[in-house]
Amino acid sequence: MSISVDITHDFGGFQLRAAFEAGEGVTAIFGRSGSGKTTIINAVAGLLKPQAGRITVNGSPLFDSAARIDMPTHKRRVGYVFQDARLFPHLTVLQNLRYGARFHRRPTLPQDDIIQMLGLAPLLSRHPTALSGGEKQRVAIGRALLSAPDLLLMDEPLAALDTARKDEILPYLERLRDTAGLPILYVSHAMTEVARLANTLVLLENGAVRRAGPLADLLSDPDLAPLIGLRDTGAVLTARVTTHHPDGLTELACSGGALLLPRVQAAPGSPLRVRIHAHEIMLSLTAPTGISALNVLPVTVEQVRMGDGPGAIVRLRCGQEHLLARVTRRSATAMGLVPGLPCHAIVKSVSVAQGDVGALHSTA
Ligand SMILES: Nc1ncnc2c1ncn2[C@@H]1O[C@H](COP(=O)(O)OP(=O)(O)OP(=O)(O)O)[C@@H](O)[C@H]1O
Repeated sequence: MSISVDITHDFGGFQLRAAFEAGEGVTAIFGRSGSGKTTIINAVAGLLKPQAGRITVNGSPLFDSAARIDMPTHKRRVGYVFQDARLFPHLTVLQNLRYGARFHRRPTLPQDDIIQMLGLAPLLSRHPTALSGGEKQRVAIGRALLSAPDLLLMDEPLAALDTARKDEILPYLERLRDTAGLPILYVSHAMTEVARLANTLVLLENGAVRRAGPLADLLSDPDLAPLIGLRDTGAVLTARVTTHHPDGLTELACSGGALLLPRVQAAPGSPLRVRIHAHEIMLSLTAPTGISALNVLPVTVEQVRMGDGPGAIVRLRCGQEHLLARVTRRSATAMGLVPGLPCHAIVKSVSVAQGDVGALHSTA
């Protein structure tokens, strides 16, 4: 399954020029407020008719201005999950789920699998008033999946939830991403969610796609740091759990070395994705001793981006992957950081929060 979007639309003062491709898994559309994220997914859903362009799913057009094709919303096999769950209050969870299936042929996934994947079994006889915000969103996702969509659109589905509820629902979204075999267009301006969930990232700026590509590539590009936001800048590593130590630390193996993090709730052998903020990495030219930080990874400088202010972003090769470090220009100059220079990246265990560690599921 894949989706291709290439559209233009003018709203008086705002111009959208968006082109990107998305395969299975999560394609996150990320950008500041007003950058055009919702306009794109409304165009895919058929809620907005772009002035020109083409939107195809597996090569079949939902919209093609040149061929005068504009498939009505109800005929597009698209599931839409909004910021608020929009459940029917007079129906139970099971009835809400069945409503999703009412017009459609067999869902892509059987109802029981969807109930199990989203942990809905204990909720089926309840009404929406007896559900938490996170539970309601899980039901809304289940209802959308039962409509047998070719793709799923999610517009800030966690934005109305507090941090505890977000943490509760993210593992379900990870499982959906890895096992449902659907393209999911996921609108968000929260980089923590995007770094956890996305396979592909579309970075929007003022209605234009600034870059689109694999998440790890874009998050490790220093040139995109200003657009992502300096506090949110940081790369992701893939890792595997090796050992749970008795002192509460979990050891992970990355291609660049071992990482010790506060206890990660995943069995040995589990593959994970770990986001490390650029401002949490310290660089040293020599292997440091006598420091409290537990993680010292051998890295090689690949790129140094001097900012306009006092800061610099350094791209580092770490095994087969990349890290970003945010240092001062003064340090970058004093250390002589240039491409090719070997050094050490120092990462405090406690600087990686639980929400920065996500699961990867096998589809086998
Ligand atoms: N129906 C409309 N008429 C006129 N302008 C519109 C309309 N819908 C959206 N816009 C404008 O288009 C721009 C993009 O809006 P859009 O909702 O797609 O942004 P967004 O990235 O989803 O923002 P947010 O994160 O705040 O939801 C904004 O400047 C908005 O004011």
